[in-house]
Amino acid sequence: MDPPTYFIGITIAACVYVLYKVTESSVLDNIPGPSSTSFLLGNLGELMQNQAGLTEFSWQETYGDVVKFKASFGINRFLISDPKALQHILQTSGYRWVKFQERKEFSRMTSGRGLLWADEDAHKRQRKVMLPGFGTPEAKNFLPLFLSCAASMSQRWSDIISSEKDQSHVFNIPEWASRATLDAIGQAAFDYNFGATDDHENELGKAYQNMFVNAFGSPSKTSLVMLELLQFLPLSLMEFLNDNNPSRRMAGIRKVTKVANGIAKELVSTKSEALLEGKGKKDIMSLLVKANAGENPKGQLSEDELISQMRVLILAGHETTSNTLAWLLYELVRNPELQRKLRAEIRAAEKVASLRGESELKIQDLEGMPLLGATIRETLRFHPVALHLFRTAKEDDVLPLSTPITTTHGEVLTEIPMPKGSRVVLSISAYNRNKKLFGEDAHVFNPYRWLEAGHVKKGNVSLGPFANLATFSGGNRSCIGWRFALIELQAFAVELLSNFEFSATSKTEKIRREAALAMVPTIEGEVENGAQLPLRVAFAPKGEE
Ligand code: HEM
Repeated sequence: MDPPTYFIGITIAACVYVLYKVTESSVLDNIPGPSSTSFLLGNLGELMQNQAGLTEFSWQETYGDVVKFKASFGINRFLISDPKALQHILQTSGYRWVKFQERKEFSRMTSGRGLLWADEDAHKRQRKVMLPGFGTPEAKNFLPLFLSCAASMSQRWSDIISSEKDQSHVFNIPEWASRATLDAIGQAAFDYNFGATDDHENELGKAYQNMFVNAFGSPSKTSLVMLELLQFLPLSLMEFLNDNNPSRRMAGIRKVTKVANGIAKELVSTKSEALLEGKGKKDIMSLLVKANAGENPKGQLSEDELISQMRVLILAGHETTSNTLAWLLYELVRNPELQRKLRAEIRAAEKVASLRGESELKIQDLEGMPLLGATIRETLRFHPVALHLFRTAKEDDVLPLSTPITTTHGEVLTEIPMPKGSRVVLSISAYNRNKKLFGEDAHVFNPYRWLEAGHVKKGNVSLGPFANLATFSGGNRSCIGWRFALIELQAFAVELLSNFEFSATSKTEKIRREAALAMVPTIEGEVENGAQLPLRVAFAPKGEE
């Protein structure tokens, strides 16, 4: 078929599909939700262009935990935050709900055909080889490394602050946190020092800087419609178009890919050689290369897949943690009393360690800090950096519900029939604000909820791997780095709060929760400047109790 015939064929097929979907009537049409104001965009503008979470919180309040809304061309889509329905899609159904094809493309472009991209058998095979690097003992072993990465950043800050007249300085937190967590992932995952904290011209640090905001922040109406159109294209054509798309956003992603691929290739070959010489190390990539070598040939990852896993780890394990840390510090400048209490808790733990004759905190010290643990949980609940998961039903299915819904025709549904091809948006942020689980004050940042008996309910569903939150997803595609993230967050929080006091700047009230694949802080009216959270940092008062 020549290209014009091919395109005409696709257009006709897309029109027939849209017509079929729009005229098809079912009980799904009667699920409550907002009305659409645009045929081309449906409600996608409200959902994807607003500040992160705002639209879905208001829909959740008005319509409940399953909301019908319109995607482009009048097609129904569902926003789901009901615990049982989420558990069914993420855990019970196995691989029967798959990622949207056009969204999977984001993963291929940013990290290749690795774990975030792979499906079913390929995903199972890749995950099996990855898992040995991510157990509890492996994560705990990284504490000294994380403390030392945090200490490098705090040394740089101390030097800068000491040279200031008023002994304080305004730092753009996401920029520094992103570099420090890149160094942490580099050393923990690959035993490789990217040197991004010390060198702000570092190639990889610069390439990843602001990739999320530049490539995925504030999508225009046109790009939302284009993204919706992509679902009608055959995969090969979609990949071709993305690989050759001349837009600034896509060119930026290709630049990151080039730099990261070069470094990843070199690392995979160094690790493989070290393993052959019997000099394998304990970093995650060495464990991965070792686990791969021990697999039967059918289960093994190819060199390309190994390279992709490295990019997956940088992508999934770097900006997620750094932005969570930025949101934590943001909350602490808004709650100075909480900041003070946390510092007192850290000081008490440091005293205990020093009575033991140790200058550095151990895992048991971190485990003995209830307020720090609660504050990190609350930050993960309140500011989940991954906001949405997008899934399509591969076959007809029935979604069970925790809370029955009443249709616009007055029918009460305790489960919802979902035909093959149904597309749903799983709302991590709305689930994390569920009042039945987290209390009537779910929309308030309140770490103490985790310390008060009965404030957080267990519910009838166990969803994510941590604290029954959806933040790390759940089931067979849940985050494999969550233990790693928790220890890294604790290490950075302890080091930074022990040494510094954080306070607001004139920009703090203008901070936006920018939905850019990962939720990053930006400043109202300055979104084009990328991730920004300027906070004033001074030395922490000594001897505070
Ligand atoms: C606060 C920090 C983090 C958050 C909120 C987070 C959240 C998530 C979420 C929601 C997913 C599911 C994505 C999807 O299905 O499309 C995921 C997957 C993943 N995460 Fe994390 N993550 C964090 C830190 C990390 C770290 C530190 C690592 C690695 C060191 C990591 C590695 C991964 C990998 C490899 C996957 C893909 C798992 C799979 O598809 O089987 N993450 N993460």
